[in-house]
Parts: sequence; structure tokens; C-alpha cells
Amino acid sequence: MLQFERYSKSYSGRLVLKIDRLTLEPGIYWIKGVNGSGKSTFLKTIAGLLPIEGDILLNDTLHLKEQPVAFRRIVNFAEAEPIFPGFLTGMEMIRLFASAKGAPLNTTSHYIESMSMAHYINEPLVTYSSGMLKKLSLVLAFIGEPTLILLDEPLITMDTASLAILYTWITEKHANGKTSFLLSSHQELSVNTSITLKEILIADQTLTFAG
Ligand SMILES: Nc1ncnc2c1ncn2[C@@H]1O[C@H](COP(=O)(O)OP(=O)(O)OP(=O)(O)O)[C@@H](O)[C@H]1O
Repeated sequence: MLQFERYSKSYSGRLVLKIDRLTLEPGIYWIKGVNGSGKSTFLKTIAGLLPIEGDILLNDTLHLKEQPVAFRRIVNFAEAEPIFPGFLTGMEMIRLFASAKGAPLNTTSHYIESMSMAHYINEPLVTYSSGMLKKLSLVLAFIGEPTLILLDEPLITMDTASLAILYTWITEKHANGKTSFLLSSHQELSVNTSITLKEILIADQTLTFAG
């Protein structure tokens, strides 16, 4: 599903991540590591938001560097602490993402309703709490038919009921859409027990399979 070739990421010459060669098969991956180990950096580079050395391939064919638009169309990303323009409404963001991902707008109503967001989705984002913004960022990450969804710290600021719904979305999207997930979290993830969670530990600039 995802291949790394001579991949490395540095900030101002300081190496943060290095992967000579790695293939991730389809699945749900839990990315672990202490603060500052590189989890967010790893996800942002796969989302195409930060430049890298080397290359990342999706489904054996799409190269992040050579086909960035096609690549990013099927890789969705929700940031740990999302920042959106305060003057837009939640619904305007959803319309924008649905258009960019080529998804019919009516496929998004399931997400809005199941997270109980309908009563504020047409309000400007400046009025949203951090949990409301987090839910919106998660809805945006589930729009379309992505091959891969990257969720950075998806559990933070979410109430217990919303977490249960998020786990349902992950389970459904993985089962129905064959979508793979990379989830970074300091907290225990409790996805459906029928799903094998593959653990990856980031430490000393290196990824190792754990668990
Ligand atoms: N924009 C940046 N410029 C320079 N260094 C950065 C930048 N962003 C991150 N770093 C550094 O890269 C390393 C990895 O940071 P990253 O945010 O990816 O870690 P993380 O594992 O997500 O941390 P946390 O668990 O605290 O969220 C850290 O040493 C950090 O200081």
C-alpha cells in the first residue's frame, strides 16, 4: 500500500526520520513514540505537507513527488490541532473538501449527523470549541474514497461518546472502503477487536514494528 524509498526528513540539516526501504501493507497502524520522536512529522510528510528526501509510493504506482495532486487526492489527513479560517462555516469547509476530493456532498451528511454536528455546522468556525474543530477535521479526513487516512492524535479533545463514533467510522471505512489508517496517539486505541492493530514505534529517527 505505502512504500518508502531512501526516505529522510531533516529540519535545517537536523535529521528527524530516516527509512532506507519500507513497505506498509494495507491495515490500521498505530504510530507510537515519545514527544518529539517524529510522529507528526512522519504523517505530514506522507500527506505531502513537508518536503522530504527520497520518495513515497502509493499502491505501487503513485509517486508523491511525481504525481503530487493524484497522490494527495487519495491520502486524507487530520492534524493534531487543526487550524481553520474563522470566517468560514463548517459546511463551507466540507463543501470545499468534497469538491477537492471529488465526493458527492450527500455522502458527508452521515458524518455530520452521527457526530451531532448539524446544529452548529453552518456557524462560523471562530465560534467553535477545540472539540468541535477536532470533530470537523475528522469529518474532513473521512470525505471521499481515500486509500489512506492519516489521523494525528485523533483522541485529544474528543468526548467519550464522540470517540466511540470515531472508532465506528474507522471500522466501517476500513471494512467497506478498504481504507488504511495511520493513527498517532499517546493514548490506548480501542478499535473493534476484530481488527488487528499494527504498532509502529518511532525512536532514534527510525521506525520499528512493535507489539
Ligand atoms: N518546523 C520545525 N522546525 C524545526 N524542527 C521541528 C519542526 N517541527 C518539528 N521539529 C522537530 O522535529 C522533531 C519531531 O517533531 P514532531 O512534532 O514530529 O514530534 P512528535 O512525535 O509528533 O511529538 P509530540 O508527541 O510531542 O506531538 C522534534 O525534535 C521537533 O523539535
